[in-house]
Amino acid sequence: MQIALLGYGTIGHGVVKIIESQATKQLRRLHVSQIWVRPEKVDQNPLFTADYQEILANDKIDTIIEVLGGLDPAYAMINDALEHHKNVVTANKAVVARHLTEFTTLARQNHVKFYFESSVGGGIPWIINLERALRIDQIDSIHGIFNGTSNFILDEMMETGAPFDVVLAEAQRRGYAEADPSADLDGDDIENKLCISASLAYDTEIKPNDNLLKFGIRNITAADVSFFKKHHWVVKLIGRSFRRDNRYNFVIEPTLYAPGEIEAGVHQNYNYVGLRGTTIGKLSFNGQGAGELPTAHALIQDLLDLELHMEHLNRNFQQELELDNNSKLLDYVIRSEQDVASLLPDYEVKKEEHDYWIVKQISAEAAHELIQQLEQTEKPLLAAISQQRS
Ligand SMILES: NC(=O)C1=CN([C@@H]2O[C@H](COP(=O)(O)OP(=O)(O)OC[C@H]3O[C@@H](n4cnc5c(N)ncnc54)[C@H](OP(=O)(O)O)[C@@H]3O)[C@@H](O)[C@H]2O)C=CC1
Ligand SMILES: N[C@@H](CC=O)C(=O)O
Repeated sequence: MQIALLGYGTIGHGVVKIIESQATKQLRRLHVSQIWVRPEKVDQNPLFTADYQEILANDKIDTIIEVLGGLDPAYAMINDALEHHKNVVTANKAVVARHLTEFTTLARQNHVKFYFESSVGGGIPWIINLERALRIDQIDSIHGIFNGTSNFILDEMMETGAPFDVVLAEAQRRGYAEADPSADLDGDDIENKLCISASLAYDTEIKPNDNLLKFGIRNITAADVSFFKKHHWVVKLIGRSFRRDNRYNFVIEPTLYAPGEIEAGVHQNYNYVGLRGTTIGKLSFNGQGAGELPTAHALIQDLLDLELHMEHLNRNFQQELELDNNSKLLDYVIRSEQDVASLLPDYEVKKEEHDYWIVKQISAEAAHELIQQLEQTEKPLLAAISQQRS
């Protein structure tokens, strides 16, 4: 298989390293023919080119790997590749989450494949197993730790007490973080991954949008971490969605676990992602959710599926579902300088030490609405308390 690579950053390097290692007979079937880079870098390597038309016109290249990140120029380049009858493999969840239906349709029309295993869960074989489960089951729930950078930050803060900025810089140095790490900190990266997963699971089109509830880790302070530790909680940034009939919920928020719960034991850049299916029940996966080689590994698995003509599941994304973040109730910890009890007169609210409040049995929608209100004057915190514990 002759491949062209778009982008030669962390993941691009990982792909080339693994392919060049020629470590297995399967890897020896893959050849990187050209790498698309910025014009000023073209002289650095004989494989480099800044001419995409040359790649598209090269009939020997049957597959394009897109690891540029972002929407522009990735969106247009993926479109062009599919229209030129080339398979596309990408790790770019931002572009997949927004254009999954379009790329899938275009690939089908042009008799090529569009694969994106590495876009969710880094090295974890998540998409392929989600698709395998869907060959038999209806999947009604997706849940997990979908972001390596935020897990690394929270884990280091909990384990070593290191300050947020120092740990973020280390995550960036290790190649876990996005080019703009806000996506990791504010939950946008998880939103992309949960949109992709839920769209596949429910055979519907869920794109990132303002109605999906999202609260990241930016406001978590060392004092919050001490408070959680005192209460024997471990904090994780969780993405979760479940479907009942034609309704689904979709929430991204810090969540508190007791030390014995599986999520609490997920350390460093690891992800833990799971589903619930009609016959398989609960099924989950644990592995490195970010980083050069694990992500490149997942991406190369897609290449080998292409090379070995292993078909992935075809979805039409035509189910019509309604978003409903009101039906499931959880207990939440809220940190605010304001009198939360008086702001939530219809709920049982208990004041803990300092500015911490426990709100009992509130929906994600109502909890996030309160946080948005509080955010106008302070940097509050919201964390759900895992149901297993409450
Ligand atoms: N890092 C990780 O752990 C994971 C990353 N991903 C995804 O993989 C993709 C790549 O990530 P990663 O390798 O970490 O990102 P990097 O920022 O390390 O690499 C991106 C590369 O693309 C190049 N690039 C971007 N825009 C252009 C452009 N307009 N023209 C030419 N070159 C361009 C960059 O060049 P330059 O440096 O000159 O801007 C850089 O070399 C992203 O979509 C990311 O979300 C998915 C899973 C895990
Ligand atoms: N920035 C992302 C990279 C992988 O998807 C993360 O930290 O999970």
